[in-house]
Order: sequence, then structure tokens, then C-alpha cells
Amino acid sequence: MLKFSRNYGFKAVKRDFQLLPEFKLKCGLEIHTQLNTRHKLFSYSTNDAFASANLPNHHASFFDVSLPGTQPKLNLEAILYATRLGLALKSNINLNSQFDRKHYFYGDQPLGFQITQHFSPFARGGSVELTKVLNGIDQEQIQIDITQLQIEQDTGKSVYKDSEKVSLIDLNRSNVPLIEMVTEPCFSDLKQIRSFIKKYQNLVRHLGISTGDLETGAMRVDVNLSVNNHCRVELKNLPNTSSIMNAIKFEYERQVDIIRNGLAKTLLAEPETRGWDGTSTVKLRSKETSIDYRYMPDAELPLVRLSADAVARVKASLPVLPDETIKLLMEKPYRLSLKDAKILTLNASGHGQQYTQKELLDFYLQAFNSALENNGEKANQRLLTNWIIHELLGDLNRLGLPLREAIAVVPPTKFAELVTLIQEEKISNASGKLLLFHILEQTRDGSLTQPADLHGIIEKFDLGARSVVDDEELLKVCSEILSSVTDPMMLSGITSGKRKNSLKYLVGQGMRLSQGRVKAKLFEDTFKKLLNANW
Ligand SMILES: Nc1ncnc2c1ncn2[C@@H]1O[C@H](COP(=O)(O)OP(=O)(O)OP(=O)(O)O)[C@@H](O)[C@H]1O
Ligand SMILES: [Mg+2]
Ligand SMILES: [Mg+2]
Repeated sequence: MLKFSRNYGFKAVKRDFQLLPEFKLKCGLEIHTQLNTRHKLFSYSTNDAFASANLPNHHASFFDVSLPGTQPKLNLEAILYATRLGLALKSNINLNSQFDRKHYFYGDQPLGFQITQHFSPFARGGSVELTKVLNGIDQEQIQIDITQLQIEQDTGKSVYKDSEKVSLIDLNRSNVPLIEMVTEPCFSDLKQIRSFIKKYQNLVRHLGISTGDLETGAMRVDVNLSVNNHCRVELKNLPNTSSIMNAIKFEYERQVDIIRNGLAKTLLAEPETRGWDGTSTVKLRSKETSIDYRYMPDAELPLVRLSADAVARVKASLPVLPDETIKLLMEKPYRLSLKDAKILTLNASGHGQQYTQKELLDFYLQAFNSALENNGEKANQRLLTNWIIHELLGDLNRLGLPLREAIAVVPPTKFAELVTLIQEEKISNASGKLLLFHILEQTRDGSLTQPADLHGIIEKFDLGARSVVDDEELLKVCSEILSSVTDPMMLSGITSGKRKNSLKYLVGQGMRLSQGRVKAKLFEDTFKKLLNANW
């Protein structure tokens, strides 16, 4: 099952991965997050490391390329963003933090050092709560403690071209503001790590300070992992969630194996940094080869002094955090299911999404209030939620229409009106779907720009429900459907009650012929009558 290689890596079967109680996993995370400020951390260049990938060195000022004589100028927007994050994590904001130089030489860091915060970081302490209900972890509730947050500049990017034996340097990313968030080694299983990353990612999106995307490198997670309190191994270069999870599984099994073979004293005696090559973790450097960074305060940057009052004002401006919103939505009067509350609250990736989370939540709350105002107790909130989450969002995706534009034609009040029409059976579910899609399609094509006249359209397309159906006509339609059935066993099965499900097939035929305007129940009753089914 296990194949050893020279660096004590092995190919393990990941399918049946499990943590063994006698080998305790301990993990701590370091997460680097790029801030989406307008400008870079210490220069006026536009902060756009990825939008112009085809234009290398396009967003790079003299300072970003380290021209001698240029000096850093601190971007206060980055300080504001870091304060928001620190407060949301319940950290203590350091009113006197400072920037330090971390020296090392690499082509994509032409300064010869990275400006970071080493001696006096931006914030310390804080915590994140994970629960079984909200985050899907195995334990009822755990707390992940935050060690610190530090602000630092990103490096440039090296692009290696093997065939040409050259490495190209792109400094678009150089000096993009980063926050490194370090946790205490509180994690003891994979689910905790996965849900923490998700929650943290959602938090930075919610605060509007970063895209939080792992795929673009806007968020980069390093995992520190030890087993049974041997030395920690730091795992770097993990580009997405599955790499993070697979690297942890692999590394855990590697360390367990080392311990089992009595080799911990030699192989896990000192901290080591390892990378991930897609199938195994590979050694990058050990302590002996680790660099002496010669940290020293950056003399060109003054202390970052914040007043307690400024911090208090940032705190007052923070949005309600997702956990609180979810709780609120699950209580009266909304009483949403956890799943629906999450859809309305948690940011999926912003890519290809036709709405921001805030736009969607606002839309929901306004439609909800409008339904409540119009119908009071009678309002069917579940129907409204379903129509927003399934029909509206589905249509927006299908049509590539942003919610912002749809709102001009179907404002929340109008949407609530549409759902009331369906609830009161003035139009059928199927007609409601047609109506909504029709309106949104016209909005996308630009032929509808004003709030839609629902009643006008219902009349024009004759979408109104047939509440009073001509009995004779109904009987005629049903008889036609029955005479087209080629399997006589089906009909006798319905009569005897042995094939109750087949009745649904017949009702479906009826609904199709009537384009959904006759209620299913009417068809059901008529078929049963015609077939003498008395069940
Ligand atoms: N015994 C341990 N097992 C697993 N993780 C640990 C252990 N001890 C510490 N850690 C984790 O190691 C990480 C240390 O990160 P920190 O940024 O402080 O130092 P670093 O990795 O040496 O510095 P750098 O930022 O240069 O990588 C933290 O996430 C911490 O929780
Ligand atoms: Mg580290
Ligand atoms: Mg670190």
C-alpha cells in the first residue's frame, strides 16, 4: 500500500484517509490576503495585479520597481481595511504599530527586503467561532484563536520559461497590500480547517476588503502541521482548497509513518518548510538552510499611530456580520431554513454571479416587508423565498442579467405582488414562471425599462388561471388523454390503486395540454372519476 521514496514521501490512498486517535494532529494557519484598495500599499500605482495579466509591469511605479532614491508612502486605505478586519475578528488593534524590513534576495523582490510588520504587528488576539450548525464541523462549537494580523507588501511574480531558460519578472503584484493573519495551532481535524478558510474568505468578502479568491492567489493559505507535538512542518504553495486538504492528508500520513518507524528524532527534529507538487509534499528547506532575515525597523516609514476614537468610528461603521444575519433570518418573522438563510447571506465567489450578497439580501428583506404589508398574516413567506432563490436567481443566471438591472423592472414590491398572484391562484405556478422569465428577458434585451405592468401582461397573454373550468371541456380533454394510453394495464392499475403513481403521469399530460392553467387537483379528480378509482 505504501511506496517509500527518498525524501520519505509516499503515495498513500487518500480515499480511506482517517485521523488516528493515537496520532494527534495539530495545525495552525497563516493566511495572506490581498486587499483590494485602489492603490498599492506604498505607492500610487493602481492596485490591479490580475486584471492586466497580459500587460506585465504595467501597474508598477518607480517605487514598485525599487528605483534607488524612491521612498514608500503609506496608503491609509490599507490601514482602514486592516482595521475593519481586525475589529471583525475581535482583535486588539495596536494603536502604535510599525513597519520592519525582512531581508532576502529574490528576483521578484528587487528592494532586497520585504516591508512587513515583525516587532509590533497591526493587531493581536481575537477569535473566530465555528459551530456544527453554521459551519458543519463535528464538534458543537469550537473557538479558533487569532495570534496576530500584520500588514505587508506582496512581491512581484517570477514567470519561468523552461524552454528559453529564462525567468521573467512581472512587478504588477509588487507592493500590493497584504494582510497576514496567523492563527494559534488550534485545529485538530480537516473539517475545522476547511470551514475556517471558508468563513474567513466569506468575512473578507463581506467586509469588502478582498475578493478572497484562492484561485487567483488573492488569498493564500500556509498550513503548519505537527503530529504528537513533534516539530511543525510548514506547507506552502497550496493553490486551492483541494490542494490544501490533500497536502494535509499526505503530510499527516507521512509524519505518522515517520513516528511509527521510530524516526521522529531525526526526521521531525526541526521545523521544515515543504511544498505541494500535486501528489506529495516536497521539502523546500529546513532550519539549517533557513534564512536570517535580519529584521529591522524601516526607517523610511513612521510609526502607524491610530487614535482610539478613529478605531471606534470604524467599529461603528462595520456591517452586520454574516453569523448574526443568518441567526436573524432563521428567527421570527422570517423563519428561513438554515440553507436558505445561508444562500441569502454568504458570499459565493463574486465571479459570474449576477448580484452582490448585499443586493440579494436587501431585495429579499424589501420583498418580505412588502408581502407582509399587503397580506399580513396571510403572506406565504416560504413561497416568496422559494421564488427569489430558485426562480429569480435561476432566471438571472440563465439570462446573464444583473439583479441591479432587473430591479428597475421588477422591484421588490412588484416581485411580492407576483408571488401574491400565485399564492392566491390568480395565475398558476407555471404561468408565473413564464411571466417572470418573459419580463426579465425583455429587460435584458432593453425593451422593458419601467416597472412591469403584471396585470397587463397577464391579460395580453391570457395567463390568468382558469379557476372556473368548463366541466364538459375538462372531461373531453381527460377522455382524449385516456384514449391515447396504449398500456391497458396502466389504467386498470390506477382503478385498482396498484399503480397510483401512474395517475401522476396522466395529470402531467393534462397540465401540459392546459399549459399549467388548470389546477392539478382538478385533473386528478376527473381522471379518478373516469377510471372509477375510489382510493
Ligand atoms: N506545534 C505546532 N504544530 C502546528 N502548528 C504550529 C505549532 N506551533 C506553531 N504552529 C503554527 O505555526 C504558525 C507560525 O506562524 P508565524 O507566522 O508565527 O511564524 P513563521 O511561519 O515562522 O513565519 P513566516 O511568516 O516567515 O512564515 C502559526 O500558524 C502557528 O499556529
Ligand atoms: Mg510561516
Ligand atoms: Mg507567518
